[in-house]
Amino acid sequence: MTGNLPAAMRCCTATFQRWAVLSGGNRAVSRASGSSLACFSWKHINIDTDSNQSTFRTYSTQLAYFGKERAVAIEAVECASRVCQAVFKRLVTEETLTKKDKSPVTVADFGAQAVVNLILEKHFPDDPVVGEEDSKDLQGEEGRVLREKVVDLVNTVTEQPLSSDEILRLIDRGQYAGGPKGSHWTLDPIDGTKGFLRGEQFAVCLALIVDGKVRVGVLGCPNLPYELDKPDGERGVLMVAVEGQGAFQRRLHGGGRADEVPIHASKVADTKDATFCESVEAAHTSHGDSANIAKLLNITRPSVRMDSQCKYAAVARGDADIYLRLPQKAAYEEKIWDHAAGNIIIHESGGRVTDVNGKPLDFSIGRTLSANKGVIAANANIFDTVIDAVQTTLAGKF
Ligand SMILES: Nc1ncnc2c1ncn2[C@@H]1O[C@H](COP(=O)(O)OS(=O)(=O)O)[C@@H](OP(=O)(O)O)[C@H]1O
Ligand SMILES: [Mg+2]
Ligand SMILES: [Mg+2]
Ligand SMILES: [Mg+2]
Repeated sequence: MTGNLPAAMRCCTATFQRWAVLSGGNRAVSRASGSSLACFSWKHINIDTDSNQSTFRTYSTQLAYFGKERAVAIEAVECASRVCQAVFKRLVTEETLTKKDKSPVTVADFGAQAVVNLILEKHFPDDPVVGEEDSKDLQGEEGRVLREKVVDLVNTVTEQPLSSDEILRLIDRGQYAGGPKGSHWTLDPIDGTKGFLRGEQFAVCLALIVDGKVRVGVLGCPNLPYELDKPDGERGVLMVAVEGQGAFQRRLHGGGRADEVPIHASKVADTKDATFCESVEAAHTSHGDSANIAKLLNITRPSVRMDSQCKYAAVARGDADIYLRLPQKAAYEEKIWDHAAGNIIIHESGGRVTDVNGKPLDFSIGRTLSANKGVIAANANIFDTVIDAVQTTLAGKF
């Protein structure tokens, strides 16, 4: 859970007033204070960083590794979550649902990507973004109706109105190719689009990748119950993890850093006591293969089907013990934005994640996880047993 960081880096104080030492080329070193962006004053200080991009430095015991990135990512995810929630309230109606009209989620997708990219650009102008969406469907006369809706939506949350060209440019900041060197963000403005439309689980997902590894991950889960055993109680969870610092949950739009509590994957040691979760959509995971794996593992509880990276959130806080994402088609390449934030949150909660062959997910290749097939996440106690059952069931198919 604490990764390979020096001990001094693991003992960050609970207060949020610390030095952020950033790796990755010419990233600046900044000082963050406060608990929401509105009360931050960023002071850029030139510190001679090593040319070796993966070198971390300790300046004091108040050091926070990726402190500014963490705060900005939370701010961006909260803001985008508000945009999505506003769209749901305003545009998702009985009528759109019965007509299977996907336009509300499309408006929210573009709006959320523009808002996150606006905030990232303000604080990290040199960081590229690998985002799911692009502005193609918003261009020209054909895209006019949708474009106007997106522009109206985005301008409800900006300080000053932005032009439609500016908003399209912000959306297209997500076109970066990714790769093994330097820093980039990856964004899924709404993961679980179908869950969003049903009023069920969806997530705003943002992660920072430096030198091919996920270092910071934030999941905004507006419809996730804050406590598992109170499904009809308070909803809205934000999960955050930074490499080597553990994983935390707090209320989405809640009390800030003071509200954070550490989360841990479950300790279930016998798979017969395990609960697993998987996609609702049969096209995204093989429900037949997962039923066979469950039999091999003596799992008798029904699977929990849930959209989006909320499945990672469920395993990270011990609501479920296993997440199975089993390829339906060998040709499908998982996208980095569908897994980056969830991946670090699982690792930092003490769980493990690999593909179906037990290989770590490789975020260094580009926009997709082209070296991997499927995803398996589980608590560390049962992980190897789960992978054995997956391998037996899939019999080398992938
Ligand atoms: N064939 C196939 N196999 C695997 N995954 C696929 C496939 N097709 C699409 N996708 C991606 O699945 C993302 C949603 O995954 P979920 O686990 O939330 O699925 S589901 O919503 O329960 O159906 C979904 O993300 P969003 O588009 O952000 O919702 C897609 O990127
Ligand atoms: Mg997605
Ligand atoms: Mg999406
Ligand atoms: Mg999509």
